Amino acid sequence: MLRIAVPNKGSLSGPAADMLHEAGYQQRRESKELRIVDPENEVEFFYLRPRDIAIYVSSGRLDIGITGRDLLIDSGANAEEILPLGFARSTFRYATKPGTANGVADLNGMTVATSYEGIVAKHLADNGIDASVVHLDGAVETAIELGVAEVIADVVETGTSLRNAGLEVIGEPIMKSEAIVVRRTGADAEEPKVQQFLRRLQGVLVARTYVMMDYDCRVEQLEKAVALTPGLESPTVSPLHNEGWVAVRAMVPAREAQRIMDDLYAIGARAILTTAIHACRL
Ligand SMILES: Nc1ncnc2c1ncn2[C@@H]1O[C@H](COP(=O)(O)OP(=O)(O)OP(=O)(O)O)[C@@H](O)[C@H]1O
Ligand SMILES: O=P(O)(O)OC[C@H]1O[C@H](OP(=O)(O)OP(=O)(O)O)[C@H](O)[C@@H]1O
Ligand SMILES: [Mg+2]
Repeated sequence: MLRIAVPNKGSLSGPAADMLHEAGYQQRRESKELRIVDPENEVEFFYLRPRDIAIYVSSGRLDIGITGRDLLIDSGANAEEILPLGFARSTFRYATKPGTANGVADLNGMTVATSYEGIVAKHLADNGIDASVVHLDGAVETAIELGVAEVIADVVETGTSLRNAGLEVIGEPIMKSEAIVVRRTGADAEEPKVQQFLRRLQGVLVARTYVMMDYDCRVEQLEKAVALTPGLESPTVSPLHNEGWVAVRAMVPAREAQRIMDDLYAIGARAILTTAIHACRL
């Protein structure tokens, strides 16, 4: 049975459960459940604090986990990223009251409040900055107002929390994060159960980002048309009953679908349809 760690709370937990559900796995029915078994898929899910997941996985007791890249790096755990999942995207940045500092180089002698001490201490050291780091559990934006620090380092998505606290980012992002799948560093990459789990999640990612496009076009336009819709491997081309016409079918990125439909129409393609992909294995 594959043992998988899943976030039990916070920004990662809802989207992670949605993705696992879309991949065909049973998920818990109520948020107090700490562990469920999905016997049909031979998987056991453990609902753990996102911050602890890399540590459990590095211990070898759990095979894989879903966590944030920033949390993995902050933990310093002996675990590695094996698949980015495209949700909970954020940056990790320094912020201060306007006029306090312009970049990392100005942080010498200051105090930085953060929930991600591991990332911040390393970043300061790598930049040769001598600053102290104070650990707070959350809501770090308030730390400056309350005099605990001059600078914060925190997760920034829309920037709303910073704006509400009257803060502005300084310097370049320390890192970019998103939800990821992790496993113990050096664990057997070919383990069939792990590979099957990853293929299912990849199928969800593809189904979320691609649509199926079908259209008819004249044989003379086929080369131009397939250049617009090259598909993942190669488009399927079938003859139509009307001579001189073919039907084409290919996967296209969902966010480009409307532009591709316009371009296909312009070169004479007709009956252009897109349909959602619900699941796939590439
Ligand atoms: N607003 C956000 N947008 C995108 N990702 C976020 C956001 N806030 C936190 N994250 C990501 O969620 C993960 C942190 O999860 P965690 O549950 O510890 O904190 P949280 O989502 O802030 O929840 P809580 O504040 O309830 O502890 C990190 O990978 C972080 O990058
Ligand atoms: O840029 P934004 O879109 O505002 O998102 C970033 C904020 O979201 C998270 O906070 P959360 O609400 O989880 O509270 P926390 O600080 O207590 O973790 C994060 O810690 C930032 O504060
Ligand atoms: Mg938070």
